[in-house]
Amino acid sequence: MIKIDHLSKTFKTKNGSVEALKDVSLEVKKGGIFGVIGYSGAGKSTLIRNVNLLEKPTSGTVSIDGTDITSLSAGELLKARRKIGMIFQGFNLLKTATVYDNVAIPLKLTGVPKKDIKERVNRFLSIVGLSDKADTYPAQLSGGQKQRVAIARALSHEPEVLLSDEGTSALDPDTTDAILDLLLRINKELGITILLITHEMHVIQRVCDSVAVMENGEVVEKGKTIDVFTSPKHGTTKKFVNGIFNHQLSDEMIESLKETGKIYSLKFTGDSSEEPALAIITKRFDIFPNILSGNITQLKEDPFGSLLVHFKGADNEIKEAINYLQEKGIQTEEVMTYEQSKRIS
Ligand SMILES: Nc1ncnc2c1ncn2[C@@H]1O[C@H](COP(=O)(O)OP(=O)(O)OP(=O)(O)O)[C@@H](O)[C@H]1O
Repeated sequence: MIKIDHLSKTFKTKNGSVEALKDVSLEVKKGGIFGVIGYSGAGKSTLIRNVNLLEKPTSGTVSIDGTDITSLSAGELLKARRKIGMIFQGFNLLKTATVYDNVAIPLKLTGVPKKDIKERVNRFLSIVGLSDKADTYPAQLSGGQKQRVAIARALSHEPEVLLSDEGTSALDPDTTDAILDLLLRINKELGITILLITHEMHVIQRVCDSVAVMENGEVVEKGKTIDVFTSPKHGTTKKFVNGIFNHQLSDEMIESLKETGKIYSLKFTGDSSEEPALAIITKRFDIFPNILSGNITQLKEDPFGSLLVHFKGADNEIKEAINYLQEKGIQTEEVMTYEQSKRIS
């Protein structure tokens, strides 16, 4: 539905050129929620600004529903842009206009008939839960409410795609979750495809089906969220995932535990998280598992758990127990050093 193909963007500055995007290719499925995560300066904002052509790519194409929007004339592009709604970190509301007018004015400007404007504004303010705030001014609203107005404004053009440029970054954690739940509902009920950029793993974890990790203008890893979370390959991805699970053990502790057994990181997803696997291996094998640290969380709808476990027992018994866990779909990795325990997620 959104196809980003070999997209590059180079800025010419006084001090030379900056390659903000280097050959980025991504595909966002129709009806999906795709997240792009990266640290500051990775190129996320440049990517999203090039997707809706607020900036012109240096090379590469962006197609929406099969139409290459990078090759459209100015007039055609104006029309195509209506398929794309956008929300921003700073909300970008008109301060001197009421909530109603913030949604209505862009509709007037794009020539929507008067009789339709009222219906659309009321419909979308109701969807975002702000019908009672129609006559209020932005200054009288909380951050979360401001973003709801911005979402209603973006939806009022009945777009097929919603782009979010750090849409929850200015909000506190509870408000972030409420806005993310609203995005999930919009995606499900209106079938709108969402491409969002964020620097927060929590956002990816809560709503995205797929994720791409960016660094220095490049996509360094991409895939289904569950796959990227359970088997992160690139160092940057590991750092992001590790932020969710913190399993640090000191070198002394590791050395002392190694004297009586082995330490393993175990990762459970989907069905494998529902089996009492540790209880079963305790009965079947002559070992004593001791959970050193653990965390179970949710990846959109899938449970995802990560445990650090010390297995006390003879090497061959531990080996067989680990084989059993692997057969049950649990990912295992032996932890030998403090550095490794830090990296393991
Ligand atoms: N208009 C511009 N002119 C020159 N360089 C730019 C311009 N916009 C972005 N850059 C550079 O491109 C690189 C990527 O910036 P970008 O804002 O896309 O990153 P980001 O991942 O969105 O970071 P942040 O999370 O801090 O917003 C940076 O090195 C930035 O300095």
